[in-house]
Amino acid sequence: MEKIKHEIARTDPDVPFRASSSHIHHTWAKTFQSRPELYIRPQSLEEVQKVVNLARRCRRRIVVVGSGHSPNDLTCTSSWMINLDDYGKLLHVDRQKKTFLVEAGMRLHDLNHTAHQHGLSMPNLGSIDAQSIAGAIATATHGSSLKHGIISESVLSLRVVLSNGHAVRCSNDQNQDLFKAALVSLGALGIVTEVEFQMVENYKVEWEQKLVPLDDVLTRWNTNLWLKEFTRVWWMPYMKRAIVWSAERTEKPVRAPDATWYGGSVGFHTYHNLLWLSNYIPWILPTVEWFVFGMQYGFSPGVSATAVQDLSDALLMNCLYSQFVNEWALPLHKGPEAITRLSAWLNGEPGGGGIPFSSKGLYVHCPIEVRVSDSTAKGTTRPFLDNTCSDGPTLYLNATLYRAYLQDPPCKDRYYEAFEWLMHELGAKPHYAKNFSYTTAEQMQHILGDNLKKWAKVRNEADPEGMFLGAWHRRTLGVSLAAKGALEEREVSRTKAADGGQFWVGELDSTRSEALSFATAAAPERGAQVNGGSPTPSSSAESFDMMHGAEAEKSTLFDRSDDEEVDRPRYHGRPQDTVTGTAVFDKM
Ligand SMILES: Cc1cc2nc3c(=O)[nH]c(=O)nc-3n(C[C@H](O)[C@H](O)[C@H](O)COP(=O)(O)OP(=O)(O)OC[C@H]3O[C@@H](n4cnc5c(N)ncnc54)[C@H](O)[C@@H]3O)c2cc1C
Ligand SMILES: O=C1O[C@H](CO)C(O)=C1O
Repeated sequence: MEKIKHEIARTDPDVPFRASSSHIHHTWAKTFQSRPELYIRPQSLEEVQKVVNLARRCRRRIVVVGSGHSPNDLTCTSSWMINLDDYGKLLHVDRQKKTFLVEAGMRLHDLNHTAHQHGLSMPNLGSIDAQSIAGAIATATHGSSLKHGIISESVLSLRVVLSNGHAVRCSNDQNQDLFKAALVSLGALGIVTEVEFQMVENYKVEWEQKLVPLDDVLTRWNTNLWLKEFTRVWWMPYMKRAIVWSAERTEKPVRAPDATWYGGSVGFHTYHNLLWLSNYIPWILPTVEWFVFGMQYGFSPGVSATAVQDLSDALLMNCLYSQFVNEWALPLHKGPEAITRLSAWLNGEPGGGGIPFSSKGLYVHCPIEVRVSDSTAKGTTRPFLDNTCSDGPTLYLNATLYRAYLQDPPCKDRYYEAFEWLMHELGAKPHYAKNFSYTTAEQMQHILGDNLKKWAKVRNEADPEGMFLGAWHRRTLGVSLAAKGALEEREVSRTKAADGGQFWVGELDSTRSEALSFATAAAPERGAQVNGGSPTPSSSAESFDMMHGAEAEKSTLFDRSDDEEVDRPRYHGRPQDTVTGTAVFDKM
């Protein structure tokens, strides 16, 4: 810590360094926790650059965290964690071109809310709008529509702070390779600080949800199932039924949806308790599926709900409890085969869908999400790590498993091993943010092919020391990354956290001899508060709540009133880069 304080003292005191050492990070689903040495919340580009320059001098890895909605260990670190929640303002609107330039910490909810004030909207969304814009694009987040690809397809340009501290703009016309690498970056390229996004005129959709036999989904698969602008399917594996939710543009007046069963407190808690019970008596799950989804969507086939809403409200869904999600993208035309085989396996039918694992005594949760996208529809720039099909529409299959009261369900390992086996067999690619774990780096290299090499080349040039690399990247993408840089973080241990998730500890070669506080920090005690709470630092972790620079005298770090705003330049229109690019990217 002394070295860090020493380095900070050498920096420009007019640029604050807002850091705390008492933060415990956990994913939204509480699947993973980690204790960053420093948790830093910058409020300006200069502050972001200061963090990067300090990390380089102090030999630290940096992880950027958005809203922590990725349920795997992608955002875990024992080194420095930076969060842009205080760097999320609207910078510029071009009403004619319908474009928004925003700071990258802006949440999708705020982006849509602000856009509505200008009569605009994001063109597409996934099931939630809690993500930061930079986090959503970093993992190839998607919705469900054959008229749209992944969320990144609407990104027109980005500004990225690289490991040398330079802020570089990239787009299809400027530093194109950097742009293609940054569009789905997995946080491993640098810190995305600004996003220019193509919006559309805000519009309403009329939606309906219909309970149908699974056979109906399979029969209509290649004809009219996906015709409406937005369609998603929630498959109930034991009932062999599905809910088909579909939405189309309308001029009709807003008509709010009726309340739903598990949207209310009785249904919500009943379902939660039934899921918890099924951890001990798994064979009740088919009955739970019948009962819960009957209460939610009706027991007999037919339309169970309709409404007219703004697009950005209509697409959201209630994701209920802590959960594991394992989602894969495969060619749309393989859908009927995938669903038929998985259905046969889950229901213990003869041949088991040709999946070479036993499903005896195994019961899983509902629904399995069935969604689509088409990144070829608009002909926009494809990120190197775009996991959707390059020659036609994509199907996503998402095997959700709830963690009732934060307890892992007993079926997880066998289910996910079999599911991932089938996904590999069908040529699928994983959703990077999710909980896939039976897939090796060699398989990933095969799956992603040359595009992974192209991405890795740009990444390795932009960050030769591995300032933005962690164990998830090495484990998942392996040797395609350069030889291990001094700042790359490796995993040291995972232990059971107080709330049932995993407490992740990492270490850097560059700091081994420093005997850092974070390397030995213990998992928080049961009951310790996380995320905004004040956990007691472990005895080995020196407390470090500091604000360097203009606000050094203030004792409360994140509790600032408006009149304490840092005096920094306000952007009007498109700002100029503080430092315009590095030679390597300007030449590309
Ligand atoms: C309830 C729920 C529903 C979901 N629904 C969907 C869905 O419908 N469709 C779908 O595709 N996914 C879905 N997801 C997954 C979610 O969209 C992704 O995990 C997304 O990446 C989360 O965004 P975030 O802001 O929380 O980012 P985080 O999870 O915090 O971070 C994700 C990645 O982005 C990087 N990152 C974040 N900010 C920056 C930055 N400024 N610069 C560089 N890198 C950055 C991080 O380092 C990390 O690698 C869902 C997740 C949950 C929990
Ligand atoms: O990751 C995801 O979680 C929800 C399901 O609960 C969803 O749609 C995802 O995608």
